[in-house]
Amino acid sequence: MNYAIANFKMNKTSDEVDEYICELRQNLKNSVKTVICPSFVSLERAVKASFGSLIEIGAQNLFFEEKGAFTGEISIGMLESVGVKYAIIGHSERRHYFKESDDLLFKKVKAAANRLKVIYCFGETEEERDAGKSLEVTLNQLNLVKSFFENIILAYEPVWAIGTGKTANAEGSFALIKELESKLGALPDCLYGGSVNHKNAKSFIDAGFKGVLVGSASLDVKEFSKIIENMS
Ligand SMILES: O=C(CO)COP(=O)(O)O
Repeated sequence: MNYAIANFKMNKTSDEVDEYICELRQNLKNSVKTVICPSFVSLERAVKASFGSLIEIGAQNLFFEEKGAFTGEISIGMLESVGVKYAIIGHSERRHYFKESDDLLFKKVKAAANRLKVIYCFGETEEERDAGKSLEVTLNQLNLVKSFFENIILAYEPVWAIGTGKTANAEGSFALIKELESKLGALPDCLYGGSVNHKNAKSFIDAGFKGVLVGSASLDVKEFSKIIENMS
């Protein structure tokens, strides 16, 4: 089944997330797995608001330790305790703004892979693409988590396409996934992310991606509903 995953990033209050989920519940498709990833403070209410619907709730981040002196961090157990089922790990904004290293990402994926459905993000920057390094960079990013392939899903998010309106070419992007597969063997389900909207979502499914990870266009419930509609 294809996925439509909304990454709200640092947007929406808990009231706004509640309202959003109430409206989205009316517009779901059985054939599309729908996951909403609001901020940490909205997770518990989001789980309640989605109860009895096909919507599942994901976190945008987590920490690998179970408890202890890690001020400001959130553990997997805490996420499980409020009914969270998914977690995004390795988003380029975490890698870039918060300097998340390969070592840290490995620890996070290792800790979470058996407990939550991990959405592991990877993708090259514009500079890396222009230097012809897309394959090398993404291969390294995937090699890091290869031992967890059975328990995770992937999201290819070329960094230059995130929040820029510059969507990557669907066929070209999937050709990269095929190249990665020829090096690594079968890959887990792979989604596409980066300036997805209701007009281009279907092209990524048609190219072979198993769904979309949507930022800005997911913030408007009508637009996200159209994305789901157009994918199915
Ligand atoms: O980062 C993204 C999803 O995780 C994509 O963001 P945009 O859809 O805003 O480009």
